Amino acid sequence: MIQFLTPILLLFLLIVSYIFSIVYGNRRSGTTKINLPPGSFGWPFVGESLSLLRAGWDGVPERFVRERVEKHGNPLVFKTSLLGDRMAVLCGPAGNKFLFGNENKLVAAWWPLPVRKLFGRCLITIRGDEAKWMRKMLLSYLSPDAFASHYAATMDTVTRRHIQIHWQGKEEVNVFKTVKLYAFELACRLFMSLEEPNHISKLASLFNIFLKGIIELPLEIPGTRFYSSKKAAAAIRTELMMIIKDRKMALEEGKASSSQDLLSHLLSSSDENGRYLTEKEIANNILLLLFAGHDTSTVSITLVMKSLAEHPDVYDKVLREQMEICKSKEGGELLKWEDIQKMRYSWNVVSEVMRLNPPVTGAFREALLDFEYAGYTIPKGWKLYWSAVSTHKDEANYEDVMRFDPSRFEGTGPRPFTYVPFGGGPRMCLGKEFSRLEVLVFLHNIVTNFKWDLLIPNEKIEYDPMATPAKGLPVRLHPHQV
Ligand code: HEM
Repeated sequence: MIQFLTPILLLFLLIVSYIFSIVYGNRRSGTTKINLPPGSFGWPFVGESLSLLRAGWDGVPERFVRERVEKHGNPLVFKTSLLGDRMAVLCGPAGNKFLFGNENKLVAAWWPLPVRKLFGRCLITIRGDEAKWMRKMLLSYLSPDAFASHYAATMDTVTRRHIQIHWQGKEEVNVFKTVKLYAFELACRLFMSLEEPNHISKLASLFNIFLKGIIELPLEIPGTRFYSSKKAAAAIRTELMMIIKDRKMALEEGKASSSQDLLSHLLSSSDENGRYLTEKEIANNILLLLFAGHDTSTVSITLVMKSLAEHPDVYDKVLREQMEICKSKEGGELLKWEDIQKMRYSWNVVSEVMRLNPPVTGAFREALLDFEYAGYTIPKGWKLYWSAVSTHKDEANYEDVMRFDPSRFEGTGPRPFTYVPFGGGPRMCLGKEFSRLEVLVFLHNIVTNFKWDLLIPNEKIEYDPMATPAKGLPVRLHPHQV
């Protein structure tokens, strides 16, 4: 998420924060001397943000943390200045454990300004009991208990149709672009029962404009990307509000079922005190889930396909596991939740892909009060950062760290807090199980239909902001002969 911010936005934020830090910082330094972590706030205005961005663009996002740990000689924590904020980076499993374990006590979730402005009131922009309540409402649809019974079959249906239209009969495919279409269509279908292709593609176009503003200067001036993004977000919300109103009426008239999708579920469910989400909260949260859900899964599937092409022995083992599942089913029978549980080796492969290239490289928190960490003081209001990518790529946590080896996930798997692609604690990714299902259903369908070669061997992976092959991973397809 850090890499979302362009240099212009950084400059803007840094100027604002510099002025703020002069006013606020002087007030604090006039009182007592604080024992801050080692590190550097970098250049006036830009801090160390450009080093962080450059590491991502160069495809080595872990470099930012590694270099500073070596330079400042402390493997646990260092201070820096990023995105216009003074920040402490808490490194490795100890830092992850501390941040995940202290949510709502010492720290709370925090996202940069453009994110907060664009998403409005929804799960990621609220904290404390309110956030707990909203998470519970959303999880009652997104937890495995809720979707195990019917999601697998619906996902399988959508995936088969997608493969038939976008992959079969093609010699070459751009994996990232094509899978992105798939993930968006799947989310529209499962969250809101949208199936009409024109409606979905209208929303997808608005969504692409919306996404560009998340990485821009939050200036509401016509012509800027942020302005266009805010307008696109408003247009998406208008669409969503219409869909919500229609559905509300259909539910009242008994023409829709309360369990048909996320939307019906949110409209029909209240908490134990009879409190419902408002229509606006439902629209904002669906916007969030469409955003959080489709790019992350797209990245995972794309990188899994890259790894399988690079490791034919691993591809063969995945294919064998998936063919066993095919053999256990009647011709044409759709996947069930129990089939997903049998995909153990395939999930180890996905996990190893996410270890080496976590789709989300890390996330932020904010200090709710002054507290001590590793012998240093973290002042109230400072931002904190935990890094999945530098934890995953540290020799201290994984032997022969760069070797692709799915067997790391056999048995009890990696040590606690050394594998954190979905974060942890009360703010852990809400869509973990959903994405597991989505990635495995896709993997089942793609390997049982095709083998593929990479058209650009060793294609560079750039983090901007998520791990993406520079050219989108073009591949040549080889359908299995039946
Ligand atoms: C491979 C796929 C995915 C990865 C790697 C991923 C990763 C993450 C990470 C690292 C966080 C931040 C956790 C933290 O701050 O501690 C997060 C939060 C979140 N994710 Fe995911 N995610 C994925 C898929 C999804 C999907 C499919 C959905 C929705 C269906 C989703 C919904 C969310 C939401 C709503 C949050 C915010 C949770 C909160 O603040 O309480 N994610 N995700």
